[in-house]
Amino acid sequence: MKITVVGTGYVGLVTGTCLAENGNDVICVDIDQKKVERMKNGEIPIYEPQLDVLFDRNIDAGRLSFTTSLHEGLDHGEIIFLALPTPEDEDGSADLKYVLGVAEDIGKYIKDYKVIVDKSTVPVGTAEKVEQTISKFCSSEFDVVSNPEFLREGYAVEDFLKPERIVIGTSSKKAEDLMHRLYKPFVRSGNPIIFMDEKSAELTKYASNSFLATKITFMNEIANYCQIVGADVDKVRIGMGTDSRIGKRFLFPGIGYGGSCFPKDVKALHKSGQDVNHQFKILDAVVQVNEAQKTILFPEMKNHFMGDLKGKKIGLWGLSFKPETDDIREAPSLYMIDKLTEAGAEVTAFDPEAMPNVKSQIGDQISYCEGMYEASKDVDALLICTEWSIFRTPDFKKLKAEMKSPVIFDGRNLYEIEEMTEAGFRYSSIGRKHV
Ligand SMILES: NC(=O)C1=CN([C@@H]2O[C@H](COP(=O)(O)OP(=O)(O)OC[C@H]3O[C@@H](n4cnc5c(N)ncnc54)[C@H](O)[C@@H]3O)[C@@H](O)[C@H]2O)C=CC1
Ligand SMILES: O=C(O)[C@H]1O[C@H](OP(=O)(O)OP(=O)(O)OC[C@H]2O[C@@H](n3ccc(=O)[nH]c3=O)[C@H](O)[C@@H]2O)[C@H](O)[C@@H](O)[C@@H]1O
Repeated sequence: MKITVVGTGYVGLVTGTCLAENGNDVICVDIDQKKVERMKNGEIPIYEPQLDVLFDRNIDAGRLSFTTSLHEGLDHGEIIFLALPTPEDEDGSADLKYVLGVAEDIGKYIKDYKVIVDKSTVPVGTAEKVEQTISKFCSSEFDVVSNPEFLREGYAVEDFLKPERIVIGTSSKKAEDLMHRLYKPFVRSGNPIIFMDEKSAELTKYASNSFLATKITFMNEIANYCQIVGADVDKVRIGMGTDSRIGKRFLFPGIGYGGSCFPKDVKALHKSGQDVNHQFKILDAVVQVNEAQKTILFPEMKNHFMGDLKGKKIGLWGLSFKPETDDIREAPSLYMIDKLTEAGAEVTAFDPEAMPNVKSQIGDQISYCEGMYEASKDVDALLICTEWSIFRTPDFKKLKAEMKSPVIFDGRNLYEIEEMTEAGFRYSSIGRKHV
């Protein structure tokens, strides 16, 4: 099938590449000229495991191409995916200017039947708004479909090629048939394509992200309570997670959720509720608890240094908001960096993928190291913000010998407490009993 993807960020690039991998003829449109030039030269603009291989293969096969021209894109595809940003507006709502701006251009340009597919995360009622916007300018036949994306960064290719479910919101039989034809090959495993109305599809996405953010936040509160009463959150997590009604996943406590979506989506759903006089009290609490969680280790670090971090050298392992991505949007590491440097500490950091992004955002506020041991050399304490695999099994002897003092603050509960005590570290983590 002929497909156009407008917006070549994370979601657009994965969508375009994976649809091409499945034999479709895909054009990706982006207004960022530099990015399009890079992609035309075969350079992939994001780090995402496996995506580079598919990206190269499909460009070489002539199934995946790039342009800055929306008109070229609209001429090409019978299905037009919108994978545009929906950032947080000042009042917490999702800013729809990109989606509705492109809808207006589509309305002015299309001449024959197109299915416009909203893949961005958008509030309930957006499909209707997109339809009205296009209709204002257009006399040609078209349908608008809501098709929220559930991929996780770091596992995006697997999530797209073998989805647990695909949600399609549409009231048009013609669009439903086309979407079914497009996605059928991706659900060979027997997982469902779930058809519903547009509003329910839009809400399914916000409800899913907000539920997951709530699940994590609940565990963070349990962890903080464990710390006070001397229970061990890891034991509690396993005890809870083995109940299949609760499930093992997304119960890991830490220094808060981050990323490009949970923070903004929770706030957007909360605001959408407020707009119709429905108070999502639970989401209000989730936002507040998560904000506090991002810096929960700071007071402990300060205490350790008797209230004075000035001149202390702190090693930092992990900058991305989670492992297997170079994405630093709303990363807890950035909140900790601000706190530490404000208090006069010097931070030496290492991350396998995210350092260029951090450098372009905060410059020389911290020092960047070639490897993990360089970042922990001669430091007064080590802070762990992201659970990259390479941080899970360090050479503790080497680490201890090279640090100025063997003190670790672990925001991701990577190590066994007994092992750390035996190895001679003063070790602090989230919601576990420390001896
Ligand atoms: N990042 C993720 O893991 C996921 C994101 N989403 C949702 O998908 C949507 C897109 O997210 P990302 O891909 O992360 O965004 P992004 O910010 O990484 O990329 C958006 C792209 O759109 C381009 N763009 C902006 N205006 C344009 C225009 N008028 N014409 C053409 N291109 C334009 C930008 O240059 C950029 O390349 C958001 O609504 C997000 O909430 C949903 C699931 C997962
Ligand atoms: O809408 C989106 O953008 C996507 O948001 C999340 O995906 P993502 O942000 O890539 O990352 P997750 O793996 O969900 O992690 C989000 C945050 O929660 C944290 N987390 C996750 C799980 C956990 O048990 N504990 C925990 O603190 C992670 O460290 C990370 O900061 C959802 O998992 C995807 O389904 C969704 O499509």
